Amino acid sequence: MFLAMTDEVRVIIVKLADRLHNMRTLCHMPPHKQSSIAAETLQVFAPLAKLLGMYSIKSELENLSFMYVSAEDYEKVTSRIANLYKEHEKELTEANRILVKKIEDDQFLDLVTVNTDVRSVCKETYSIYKAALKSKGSIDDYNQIAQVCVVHSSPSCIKVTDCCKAKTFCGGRASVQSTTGEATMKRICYHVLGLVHEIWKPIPRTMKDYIATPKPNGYQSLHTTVIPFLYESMFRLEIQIRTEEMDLIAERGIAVYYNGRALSAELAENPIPLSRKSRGKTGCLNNTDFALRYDVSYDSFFFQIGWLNAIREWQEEFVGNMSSREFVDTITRDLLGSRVFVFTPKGEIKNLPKGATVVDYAYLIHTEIGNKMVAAKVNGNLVSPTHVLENAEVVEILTYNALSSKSAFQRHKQWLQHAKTRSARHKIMRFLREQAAQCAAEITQDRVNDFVADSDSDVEDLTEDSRKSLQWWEKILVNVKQFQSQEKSRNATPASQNGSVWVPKVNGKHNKAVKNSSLESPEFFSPGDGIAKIFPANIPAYKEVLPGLDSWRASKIDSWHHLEGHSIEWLCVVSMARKGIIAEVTTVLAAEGITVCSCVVRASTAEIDRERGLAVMLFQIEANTESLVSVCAKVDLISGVLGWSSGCSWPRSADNAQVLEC
Ligand SMILES: Nc1nc2c(ncn2[C@@H]2O[C@H](COP(=O)(O)OP(=O)(O)O)[C@@H](OP(=O)(O)OP(=O)(O)O)[C@H]2O)c(=O)[nH]1
Repeated sequence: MFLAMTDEVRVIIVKLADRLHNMRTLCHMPPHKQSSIAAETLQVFAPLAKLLGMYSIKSELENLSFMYVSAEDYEKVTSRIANLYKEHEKELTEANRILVKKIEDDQFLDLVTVNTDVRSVCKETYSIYKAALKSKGSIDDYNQIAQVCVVHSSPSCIKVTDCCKAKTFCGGRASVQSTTGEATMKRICYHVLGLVHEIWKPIPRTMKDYIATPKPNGYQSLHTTVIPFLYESMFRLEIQIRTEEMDLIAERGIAVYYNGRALSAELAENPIPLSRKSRGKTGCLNNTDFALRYDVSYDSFFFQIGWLNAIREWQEEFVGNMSSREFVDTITRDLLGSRVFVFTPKGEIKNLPKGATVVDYAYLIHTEIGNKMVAAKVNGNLVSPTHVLENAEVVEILTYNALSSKSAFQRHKQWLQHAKTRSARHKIMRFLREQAAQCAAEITQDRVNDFVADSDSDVEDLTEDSRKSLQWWEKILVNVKQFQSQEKSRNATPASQNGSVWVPKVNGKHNKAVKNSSLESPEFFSPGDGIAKIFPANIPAYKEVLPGLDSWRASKIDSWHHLEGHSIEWLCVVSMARKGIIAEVTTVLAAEGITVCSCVVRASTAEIDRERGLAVMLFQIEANTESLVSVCAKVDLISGVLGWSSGCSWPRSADNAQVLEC
């Protein structure tokens, strides 16, 4: 059913109608069937109707299912509602009268000649039961059962049914007319809200504006909750204000857009081209085509398309990889469970299952965004990728193209446990598998140790420590030389002596600069500016946003040489410029027992990189190989760190004034 509905939404409307009929006649089934069908209805069909905005069907399905699934609770709730209604009937009628009078007396409403219908309704049985469960109190303590719905219509405004027809057949012209009407009608809603608040004070934080921010199912309305007779009783009243058009959508949801007869007649005349995913079926309606072709500009329709596309994407990615059970679980939990709504930086609304983190969000936006994510901002502040999303947060994902596979692997391995949606976890798992394969060719700690163990260089004039690090770096250099000459002679994929393919990497990344620079080039070993580049940190984006990084680093190292007069080990970390990041990096260094002798920080802020703001931390350190390797792996995992490089340099006074960088 889920797969079919991405090609044709009307499948689901028919299915829901069919289920509603089954539920209405469920009393004819044996008791064991009654409870299993009712449970399935509560788990799948009612949430689906809610998702599609078909609230009248959703409420009836829920109430009927509730009756079969939990007859005792159903009895309790209905009798509590009856008692409360008796108790508060007079207050409800009086509140209704006061509101109607206020609306009738209002000059502005009189001027715009709107018809206003004020109706009191009782909240749905199952909704009250859920609310009581959520508040963890007993149903006997629950007393918010009444809603007042203020719906206004303008005789001059095109009604929604006409409007849909007009849009279906006439396209743009009708749409322009209705949009003008819609804007005025929306303003009237806000005006009525003002009137309500003039009479009664709203309870703080109960005001909701689903007109400015419609629900994903297209629901639009203004909500406020008040206590009309505060000094006499604590009777709470929820007031909903909307236009007639919004009211129709509130009741029927997506079904409003599917005028069966109109559509099939239109389809027969002008068959819509099949969608890419329709797999050879004929007569399928592609939702996007529909929206574009008929200029259906309703926000809700696009919302619906959003999640239909999500199912479609899952279908493409996961059918075949997931068992049917997993697929159904994914849909029922990720799609039909409680949701949070967040904004993209461009103001688009995205909705995710409650409890979702920024990792889930990144993968929802696009798989590549998730794979390249290095940090995230919520409401403009950098947050940890484990941040759990809250309603109305603005979420921005910061990506970085030049992450090493090793670094990406480590980050995503950590993030896996913070991805709450099955779809994000699935994508991360796949990414990890790819990265693990690529990581296999990187310089590992063992390789570095091998170089040290095999070292036979003899440097007399250096201290013991300096000699060790010099040996270490020289070994890497020798290895690179070998690689370079092998590459030269072969001009093909390099191989190590034992025949296995080995491509040196910088920060776990294949380094184009190694390929392009020649070891014999004159500047390579000449002291020059005191720099001999072996592995330039070839991360182009640094160069774009942090121009002169190399010379800045060289000059800092040079100044340390002036002070110290001996070889220097350094670690350079490039990161997003965020509060607290230096503390986090130095904590990691301290935890590994690495001594920081000096530290300089350079931040690129507004003038260089208005969007992101980068920081570079250069540490003069004292570290042994093991702890340096370990610290680099940990630094990689710090939120906002984009990469690191480390090296050893010895002063100009030594014959070969050099910096070796890895
Ligand atoms: N037609 C329609 N009405 C909506 C929709 N969302 C909310 N409502 C109405 O608004 C009421 C309050 O919803 P909210 O203001 O979002 O408050 P909440 O956080 O308590 O859910 C709902 O009552 P409730 O008792 O919470 O109902 P329910 O959400 O349990 O069904 C329901 O009557 C929607 O998408 N379509």
